[in-house]
Amino acid sequence: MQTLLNNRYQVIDTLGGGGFGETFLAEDTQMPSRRRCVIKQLKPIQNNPQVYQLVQERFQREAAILEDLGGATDQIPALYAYFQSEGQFYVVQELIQGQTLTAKMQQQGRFSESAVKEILVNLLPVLEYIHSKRIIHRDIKPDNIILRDRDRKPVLIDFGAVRETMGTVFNSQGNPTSSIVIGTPGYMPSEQAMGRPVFSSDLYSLGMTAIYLLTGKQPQELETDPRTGEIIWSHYALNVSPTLAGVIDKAIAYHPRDRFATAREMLQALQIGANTFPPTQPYNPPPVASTPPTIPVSPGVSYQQQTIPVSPGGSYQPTNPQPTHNGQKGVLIASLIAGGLIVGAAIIGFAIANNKQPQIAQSPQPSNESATIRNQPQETATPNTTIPSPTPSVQVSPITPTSVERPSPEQAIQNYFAIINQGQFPTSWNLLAPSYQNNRKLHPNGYLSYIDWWGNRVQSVYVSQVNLVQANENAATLNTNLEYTMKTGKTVPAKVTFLLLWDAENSRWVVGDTR
Ligand SMILES: Nc1ncnc2c1ncn2[C@@H]1O[C@H](COP(=O)(O)OP(=O)(O)OP(=O)(O)O)[C@@H](O)[C@H]1O
Repeated sequence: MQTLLNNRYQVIDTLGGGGFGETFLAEDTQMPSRRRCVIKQLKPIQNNPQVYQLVQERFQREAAILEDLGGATDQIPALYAYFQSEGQFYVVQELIQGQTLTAKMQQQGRFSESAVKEILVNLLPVLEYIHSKRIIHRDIKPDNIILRDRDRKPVLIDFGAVRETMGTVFNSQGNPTSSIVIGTPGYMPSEQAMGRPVFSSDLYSLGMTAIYLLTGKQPQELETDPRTGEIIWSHYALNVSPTLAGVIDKAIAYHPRDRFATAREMLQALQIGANTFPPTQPYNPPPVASTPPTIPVSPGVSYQQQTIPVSPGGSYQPTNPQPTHNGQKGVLIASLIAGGLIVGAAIIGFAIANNKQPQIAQSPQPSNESATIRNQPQETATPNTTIPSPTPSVQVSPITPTSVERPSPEQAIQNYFAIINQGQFPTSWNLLAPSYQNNRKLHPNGYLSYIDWWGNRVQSVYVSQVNLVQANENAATLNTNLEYTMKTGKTVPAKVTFLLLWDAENSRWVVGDTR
């Protein structure tokens, strides 16, 4: 390859490429040793002269951060230079000689408990340091950790911050209006997918990375308890000590408040032992026979975990959240992709749960995520309007109520998708309100359209987030984040708002509408 970048860096090879540009292996022709380096090319998504200046300023600030970080610890590549050329931005970094954890796994198979512990113990101080600088890495995963040849130390590459700058959309006044979320599905927690990463989002990603190392399973291959959202993994790693399993479980807790508050806390828990911290979930290897229905979230094939922009998000500095218009405009790349699918996919019905959920909540359950959602336009029909009486023509639901208590609307959503994932399409179809079944836009051929989507196109669907927006005794509105795994192997995120109607006759929630 003959390319000479910035009149100085001789490109030797292309190492990879993602949505924001390519990564090259290059030689520095202006160093006596012709030192080898890695050059990351970054392309802003809004490529017009008005925003160029703004992106440029942010790029310079981000480069300064990378310089700072890389200079403080040798477990982050040193920044050698940064430059702009032909409207694109480049950072020149230290080449780390070694193997990514993904490559190592492919070569040697699963890691031992002690090897995983060593990686965690060596990485957590690095995370503690970057968090002390108020920076969240946001893309910790096996591909972004290199085990350095010279000392076997893990090195953290590929900070999400700079890529987020490239994914920021500015309005005509030059204010950032939204930004693509950086992260990798499966490795990033739900609050990050909603554009609200916190420091413990990195701990979650590190926990998921540890699970991959111990089990050899990518997150999408693991099952989730639909009642608790808990990821079920430890039966794939039976020799793991309760201490390490407990630390990991706490790191990957669904809600940030249940995780370790800091990297240091997690490190201490690892070093001292499980008894010194209150585990979020007591560590119990999951029972095999009596587990609740689980949602298969993967077709079980191996595929690359790619960093993808999944939704608009805020600043990478948690103290400086972005304006909350992020669901409304901007790049919304994934949302647009998903939007096309929603038309086909918004065919949703709900089963009553055989569960002990409390009475339906009378008011929204606020959370960081739902705060974001509340800033989005509320187009949902007022639940007090006339509600069609949902009496499905055929009763085939195998899930019959055994309790007089109502299932929560959130639980009903999870259960519905569990049924879909089990391939019980007649059942799920009969959990739609008749008016919704008869929606010819969504189901031009009725049930045939329904099974064409769920049976022929979608492999599985994973509910990563359910937020109750409003509810009364007749209806509930919920915002959900879904992730479709298509038969093609692609994963596609989508945000869907549901109107559930209470079917008093059959004591269950059914779907009245989706958007
Ligand atoms: N500083 C570095 N030293 C050594 N190898 C690196 C360095 N930075 C990146 N690489 C390697 O270069 C390859 C491409 O990196 P890149 O970050 O572009 O990954 P990608 O998977 O192509 O993109 P993305 O992570 O953005 O989806 C990866 O194999 C990565 O391990």
